[in-house]
Amino acid sequence: MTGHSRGASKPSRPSRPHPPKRRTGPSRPPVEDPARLAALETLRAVRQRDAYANLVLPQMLRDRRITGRDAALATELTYGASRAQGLLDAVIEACSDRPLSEVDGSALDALRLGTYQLLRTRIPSHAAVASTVDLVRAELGSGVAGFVNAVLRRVAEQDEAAWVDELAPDPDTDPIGNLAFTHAHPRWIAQAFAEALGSREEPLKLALAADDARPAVHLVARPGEVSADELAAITGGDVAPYSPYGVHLEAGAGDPGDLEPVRERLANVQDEGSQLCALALTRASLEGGDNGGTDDRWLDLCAGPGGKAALLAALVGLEGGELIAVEKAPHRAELVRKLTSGLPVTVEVADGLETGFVEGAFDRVLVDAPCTGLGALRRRPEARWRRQPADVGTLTKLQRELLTEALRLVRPGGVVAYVVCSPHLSETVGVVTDVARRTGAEVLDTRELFPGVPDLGEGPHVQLWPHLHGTDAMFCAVLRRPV
Ligand SMILES: C[S@@+](CC[C@H](N)C(=O)[O-])C[C@H]1O[C@@H](n2cnc3c(N)ncnc32)[C@H](O)[C@@H]1O
Repeated sequence: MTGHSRGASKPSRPSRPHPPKRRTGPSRPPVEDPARLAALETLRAVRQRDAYANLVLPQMLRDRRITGRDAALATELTYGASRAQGLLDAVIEACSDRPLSEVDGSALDALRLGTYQLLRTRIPSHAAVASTVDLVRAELGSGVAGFVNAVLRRVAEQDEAAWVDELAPDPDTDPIGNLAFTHAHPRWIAQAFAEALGSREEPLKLALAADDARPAVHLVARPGEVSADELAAITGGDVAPYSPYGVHLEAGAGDPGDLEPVRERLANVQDEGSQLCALALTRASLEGGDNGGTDDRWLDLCAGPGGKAALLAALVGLEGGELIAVEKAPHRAELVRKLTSGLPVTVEVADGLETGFVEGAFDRVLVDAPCTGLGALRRRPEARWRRQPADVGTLTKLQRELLTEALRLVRPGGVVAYVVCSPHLSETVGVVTDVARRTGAEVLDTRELFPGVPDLGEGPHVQLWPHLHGTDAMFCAVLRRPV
């Protein structure tokens, strides 16, 4: 982590794990509250250098040996404040004597941390205010601490419901804006969810609420190595409802990377929805073709960091086949190599649009395309406030090109699964409909490839949802190249 001190005269924080020397005066580092300090510094890294909270915080906790209840508190405060940022900012602005744009960035981080504790945790108000003000005083001095204290005291005058009542758009004239505010989502994202859900209010409310909650960790057992039952027994989790390889752990159950089966590569962390989409590709029936009806060469065209590649490779390996995993970004290709070690995989660093593979070389192709990630916002705390509507257009162009190329690389009678972690209609139905029309590919009834999964709508595509399936909002369409 970079240093956090703004004033040149302030001493730097002693590095852990050595016990800090006691100091007095306003610049005494608040090391007696390591959880909140870690949360504050992570929020700062997210704001200042576009860092990812779920990468920065676990590393910081490890480096500082913060464990147990402190680690759980730091995680809850960091991820919670990141998710709820828009709602928190509206309340902070209502309680401040100046617009947010004029509030010092570090003070704003602290205000978000304090406001989150006041509105969305059971931490007593006086403790939420005092602990935040102590951190600010130690880092930024008494002047800023006074301002933060005054704002937080005003925030504490009402609970979350009362603030929402006061500040949210009128539900009669702007129901989507009201729900977006209430569940801390940018309006354009709530609008995209509403369109994907058929513009009905109740499902939208449920979807936004589920997206705003702390998600369970999902594991996938490596086929051929360990069963879901065994993995559940080892980890203390529950067998997943739909994926034959899935296990659910309780939300906030610590760092899953520390679990022995994950360290020993018997299991990976993977949302159950991702498992189901990868499995859908393997379940579609193939038709004969130039390759004489083979089924042993599979391609993952956008493989990094490798979750689906690992599952596909384990499955094709059981049948004696192999997976080619293509990834454009070298560092992400390296992650694929690590995650698939010991499996029949060849990793190629290449642009999926220019792989050099001959037409029709593969039996099954996965296009897990780069997307807005609007379907996994619950797992990426700050993402909802970072994404912009303009991202959609750039991505859909690339998505169409990658799906078109996948349909060229698959053999006649072979299948392509188009998957995105987004319910945005432009990235989902829009892309598939357009490419199917231009290429003549057949869109299969993908619901049949999700056996036992309820609430899959009218098809032929599959859209999963956190509030219906407990998964990320993954989209999957399986297409077959005509013979
Ligand atoms: C949604 S992620 C894939 C997730 C992966 N399938 C998994 O399950 O772990 C999309 C990936 O596509 C990669 N990518 C982006 N543009 C690409 C391109 N033109 N060709 C190949 N890969 C690309 C990104 O770097 C990113 O790693």
